[in-house]
Amino acid sequence: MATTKGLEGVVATQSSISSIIDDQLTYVGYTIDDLAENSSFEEVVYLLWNLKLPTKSELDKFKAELAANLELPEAVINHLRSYDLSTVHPMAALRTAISILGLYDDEADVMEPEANKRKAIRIQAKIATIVTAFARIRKGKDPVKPKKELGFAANFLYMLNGKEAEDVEVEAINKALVLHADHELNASTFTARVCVATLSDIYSGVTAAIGALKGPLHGGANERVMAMLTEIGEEENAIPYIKDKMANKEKIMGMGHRVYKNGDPRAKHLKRMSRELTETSGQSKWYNMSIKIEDFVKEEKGLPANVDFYSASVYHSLGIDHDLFTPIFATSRVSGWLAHILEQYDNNRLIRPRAEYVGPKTQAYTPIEER
Ligand SMILES: CC(=O)SCCNC(=O)CCNC(=O)[C@H](O)C(C)(C)COP(=O)(O)OP(=O)(O)OC[C@H]1O[C@@H](n2cnc3c(N)ncnc32)[C@H](O)[C@@H]1OP(=O)(O)O
Ligand SMILES: O=C([O-])CC(=O)C(=O)O
Repeated sequence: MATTKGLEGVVATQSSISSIIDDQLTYVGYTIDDLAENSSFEEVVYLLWNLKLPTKSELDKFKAELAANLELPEAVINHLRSYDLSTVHPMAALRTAISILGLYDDEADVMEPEANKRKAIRIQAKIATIVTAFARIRKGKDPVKPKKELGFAANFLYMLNGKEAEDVEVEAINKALVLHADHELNASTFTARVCVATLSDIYSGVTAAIGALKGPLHGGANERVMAMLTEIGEEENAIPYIKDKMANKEKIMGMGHRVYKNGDPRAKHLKRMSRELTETSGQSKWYNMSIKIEDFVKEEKGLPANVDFYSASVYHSLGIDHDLFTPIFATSRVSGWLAHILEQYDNNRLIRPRAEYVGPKTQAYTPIEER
């Protein structure tokens, strides 16, 4: 049996949701560049779930449905209040809270396609409220009730900060959400598909996916990029710091990608946003430091910046806590997970690959007292 470490290059499913061909990312055939420049996040979620762009009235209805589902059951908020807030990482809180949310959904185990679509809307909406409610509760503040008239990105910032955000901030978060929404068969999406291919429920699929996204080799990298930049501190320390890391064979967070070898098409958008937002907030050093690192790692190792690299300085310049970076990724990527979960249910077969056994050959069993 031939094996491929990390399943590199293995085509494990067919999908109509997103594609990466020649370093170009498309959602249902629309380029990420067009979507990032023109779309609202809600429009992209509709596209991923329905495989077509919405008309104006379809989008208005969909936005209203999402807005109407933002509020959390009181029991879930009480659970968030019960964690040890000094130690719990928001991704762990989110993973647990989504699982708990399933306990309060009467349709959690109803497998009909229409019920699954209703659950998808509820999960997509409520994930934003879980992330922002947790962020406030741990600072001793009360969660903020969403405003139905605000769009998804604006509501996210409103629920996080307790006041309506400036247009430029809403546009930045909207664009970041669009850019992170789906990415073919990345590790968390694959996890979601494997989970629901057993015909387990949608909440289990999303909970499993959050667990996979949390890791530093995947979505957890964005928080670690900011930790690295903070440790570097000043622009002139950037290259010596990176040289040191490389000499110790340590990974540079936010660099490299399993599929993109010439550049991640999302990174240029985040790079531009990072330049603009760090400049207007008087924090250009984070951008300047980032470009130095990107150029150096590209030159020395041929590795491009990935989506997590510049998103770090973007979120930082918006004043967002560093450990909320990955939960924001999850707030967007849940749209992709849900699209893939619905697609998996629609044409399901159990996902069960094989392992090549490389352990000891058949051994004679020795009774415990003789070992
Ligand atoms: C949303 C996302 O998930 S995007 C990815 C986010 N993750 C990160 O930014 C973490 C840093 N990057 C990495 O760890 C990797 O590039 C991954 C996990 C993204 C891809 O991993 P793989 O495809 O398995 O590549 P792999 O780890 O085998 O790397 C190939 C070679 O490049 C090196 N390399 C890859 N990424 C990096 C990096 N960030 N820093 C230094 N060296 C690296 C490896 O050490 C390896 O070198 P070698 O052949 O001399 O041993
Ligand atoms: O596709 C991957 O392996 C990782 C990634 O960039 C993503 O999930 O957005």
